[in-house]
Amino acid sequence: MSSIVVARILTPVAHRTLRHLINRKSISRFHNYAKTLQIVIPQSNQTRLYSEKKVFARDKPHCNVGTIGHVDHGKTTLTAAITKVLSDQKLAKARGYADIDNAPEERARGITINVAHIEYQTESRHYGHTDCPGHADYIKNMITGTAQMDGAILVVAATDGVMPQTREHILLAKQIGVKDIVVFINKVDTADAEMVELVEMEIRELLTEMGFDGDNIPIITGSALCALEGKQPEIGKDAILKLLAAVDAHIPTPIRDLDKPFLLPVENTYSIPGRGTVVTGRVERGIIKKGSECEFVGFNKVLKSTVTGIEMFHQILDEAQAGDQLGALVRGIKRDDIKRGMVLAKPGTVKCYDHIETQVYILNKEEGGRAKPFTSYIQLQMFCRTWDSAVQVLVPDKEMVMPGEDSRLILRMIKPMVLEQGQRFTLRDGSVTLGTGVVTKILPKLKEDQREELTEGKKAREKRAKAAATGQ
Ligand SMILES: Nc1nc2c(ncn2[C@@H]2O[C@H](COP(=O)(O)OP(=O)(O)OP(=O)(O)O)[C@@H](O)[C@H]2O)c(=O)[nH]1
Ligand SMILES: [Mg+2]
Repeated sequence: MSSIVVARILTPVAHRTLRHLINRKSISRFHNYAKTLQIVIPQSNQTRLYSEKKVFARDKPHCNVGTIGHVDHGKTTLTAAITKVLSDQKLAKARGYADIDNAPEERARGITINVAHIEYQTESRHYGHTDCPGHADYIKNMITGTAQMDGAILVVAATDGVMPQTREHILLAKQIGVKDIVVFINKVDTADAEMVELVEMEIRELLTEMGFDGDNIPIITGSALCALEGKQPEIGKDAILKLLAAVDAHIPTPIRDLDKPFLLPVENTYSIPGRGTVVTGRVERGIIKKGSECEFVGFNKVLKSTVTGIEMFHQILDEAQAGDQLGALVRGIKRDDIKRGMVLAKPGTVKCYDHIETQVYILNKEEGGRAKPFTSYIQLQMFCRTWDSAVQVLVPDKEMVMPGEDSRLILRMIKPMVLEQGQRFTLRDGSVTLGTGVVTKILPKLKEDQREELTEGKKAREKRAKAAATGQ
């Protein structure tokens, strides 16, 4: 009473799935002869055979968005409400508030992506959504989180209006290259119409001041809580649908760098028992195919490997493309060999550098930057892709750099990292964001004495300068 199904090569994913199916008695056994997989299914179960993981269907354009805005203005509630409203149309799986908010950053389920990323669809597009925490301490997460957005949903509570982090998040979004914003004025269930109108004016003004098209950016008013709780549809569900329509229309589907050699900045690494090492991150460019040879580059290391499996939103893929947030299973590499901050790239396409020329905008105090100017040899922290590293700054053209100024800076890195011309980064000094810049030129590798100077610090440098001055 059994029939034989012939499939293709037995991959580790298929192997695990088949074992699982044997345990469930959905199939009786399987064989792998000469790269051909035969599955024996009891007749009674033939209609029940299914793959444990659905194959990801790329039938709509994909777009990455996320919620930004001040603490407690309702970003997480709105995220939950969007999934609730769309789940009623079978376009999303409803995610509860606690499910989104308590998602531990480092929890791995199978080979999958960071669980803070949420998936949903509208009629026209497929979305990946990042819910950014509004608290000031999370600026670092905000920097990496927003970097993954093609457009942002700015949430402002009608009860509070524009607050410090509303400003800060818009500014950061602008600096890291998020061009399109749609605004949701939330909590209109507890604010009167006049107040909502004032808040709208305030937001348009602020967006214009920050260099966005404040007059034309769509602003939707509503209540995420009402939508989540299924109350007052005119400010609840209907407002969410209006917001999604605005997101569909106003945030363009990005043009991806599909033709370039693939590159994925590593966000997290996991060791999955029985499977191997999995790295997660967003594909920055190119197409990664299952079976592709790859290299991990960063921290002055290059490690060769092969991508043996790809997953996105708990579904398996044969290939992933720029913009996809995925988990990749890699062969022959231990978890401890790879670190967040390395990049997974096509062999021979990227290199580590320790000496670059950059153009940086230094924020002034009102923009959340530093109050005082700085001079050469200041040590700062550079944040780029998923890594950060200490750098020594040289100011080549002037004595000092004033807050609010644009300046050419030479950066010497403590650790050589993957860098490219045109790459954007952020400079921070302790807890203050100093500014954002772009790499304009790769400079020759640091010489031995320059490297010594970099690690020796200020005292040694002063001693050397003194010695040189006295001719000793
Ligand atoms: N009255 C009312 N309350 C709301 C609405 N949306 C959210 N809230 C409440 O506002 C509070 C904060 O909401 P969250 O969604 O956690 O806010 P958040 O922006 O994610 O906050 P952080 O992640 O801490 O920055 C919660 O108590 C929500 O229930 C709304 O439309 N109306
Ligand atoms: Mg939240």
